[in-house]
Amino acid sequence: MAGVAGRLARRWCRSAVRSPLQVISFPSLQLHLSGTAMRASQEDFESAMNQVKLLKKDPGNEVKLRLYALYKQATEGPCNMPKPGVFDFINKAKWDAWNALGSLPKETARQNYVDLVSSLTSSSESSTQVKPGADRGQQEYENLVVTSEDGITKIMFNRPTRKNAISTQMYQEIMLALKAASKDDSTITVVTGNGDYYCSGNDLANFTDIPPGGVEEKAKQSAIMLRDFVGTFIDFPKPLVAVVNGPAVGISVTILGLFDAVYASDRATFHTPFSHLGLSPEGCASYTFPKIMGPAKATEMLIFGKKLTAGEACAQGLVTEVFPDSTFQKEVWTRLKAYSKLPPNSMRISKQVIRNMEKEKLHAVNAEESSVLQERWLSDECINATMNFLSKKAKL
Ligand SMILES: CCCCCCCCCCC/C=C/C(=O)SCCNC(=O)CCNC(=O)[C@H](O)C(C)(C)COP(=O)(O)OP(=O)(O)OC[C@H]1O[C@@H](n2cnc3c(N)ncnc32)[C@H](O)[C@@H]1OP(=O)(O)O
Repeated sequence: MAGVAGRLARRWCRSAVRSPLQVISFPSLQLHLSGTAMRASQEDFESAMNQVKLLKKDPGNEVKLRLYALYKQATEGPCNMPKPGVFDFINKAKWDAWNALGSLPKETARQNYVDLVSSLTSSSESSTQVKPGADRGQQEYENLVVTSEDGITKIMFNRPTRKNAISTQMYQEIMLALKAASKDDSTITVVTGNGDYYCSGNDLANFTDIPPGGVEEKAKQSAIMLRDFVGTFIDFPKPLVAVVNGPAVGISVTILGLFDAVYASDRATFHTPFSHLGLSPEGCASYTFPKIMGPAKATEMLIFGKKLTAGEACAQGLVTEVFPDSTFQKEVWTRLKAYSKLPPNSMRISKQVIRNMEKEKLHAVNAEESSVLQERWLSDECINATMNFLSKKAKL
């Protein structure tokens, strides 16, 4: 076993050295470490528990449940309580929140607890311990442009020269931008892309950024990052709309099943070539796609990698409406501005009612898909497909 792992690690290292896209990016590594790999100490954790008591503003039930769940996971591990009865509302909600964390490691739960408290204290200005980036201004994202106007926060992928491929740093930035949007005073959040593409999915150069712990450690960290990333979409509390301005690939397609509306230009296409890449679905698509379009159509996309036109995606329920590219921006933004004037609490609550039926299931699917992918990333099928792309031998 060690021999196989060593061989794979050596192959990854060789490909990293050869690759024209090799990125050993220190800023991205730092961000990654501060987000997931760097562990909060017991002291950080205890200090965070004290800061919670000093919060000036009630963070609301959703956040309190998340804090409860992370605290239990960090101190006791996976949920070990019998499921309360359906009429025991409060304990059932607490149990659901804890149970949804699945087998999240204790250290990660501790880190997430500390991060969550840090974001709460920085937003209520009750602490000087502001986490770098947690309260970042609009211009500070390297790979996103985030603007807020007319009650709409727009998060725009901004790596047009790489077709808006999502680098490790960009995953972190998207999570931060969504967390900020969930707390700002906008009523609707929109995700879109800059340039001719909506997004070309995971940046395949992410595979070359191997940390000292080796490829297995990288796969483990990436699975945690992926689960957190998708979890942010599952938990997003406001109406979330995708404005798909051009072709969409991979994870940018799968997470569409977690949006509340998807508007597409007739230039957009929808492509999840997981088998071609030796991968398997993520973003809860293994659950949402069969539900949205029926199992047979989902199989064509998720297993056979069939690329859909915008019209086909609309006919199958993945897209809400398609617009001619020439009038796309004008028509969509006019409509969104009208929607943004609807009562925000009502929209939030309606979303909560719809989403809460599914949340537990979605988190469980997300955990399972991420753990399957952790293995897939180490497979020969995936390694060969990625190396072929990076060495310019293959494209989709
Ligand atoms: C050890 C474990 C590590 C795991 C880390 C993973 C972390 C989470 C993973 C979550 C799971 C996600 C899965 C997916 O999203 S699968 C889909 C992945 N995407 C692709 O395979 C797309 C690859 N790109 C292409 O096939 C083509 O570029 C494309 C069809 C999109 C466009 O072709 P076109 O000819 O129009 O344009 P170019 O190819 O010339 O593109 C311009 C430049 O942009 C670069 N590019 C584009 N897409 C990507 C990408 N996804 N990753 C990296 N780079 C990309 C392309 O190489 C060009 O670069 P150059 O100008 O330098 O040639």
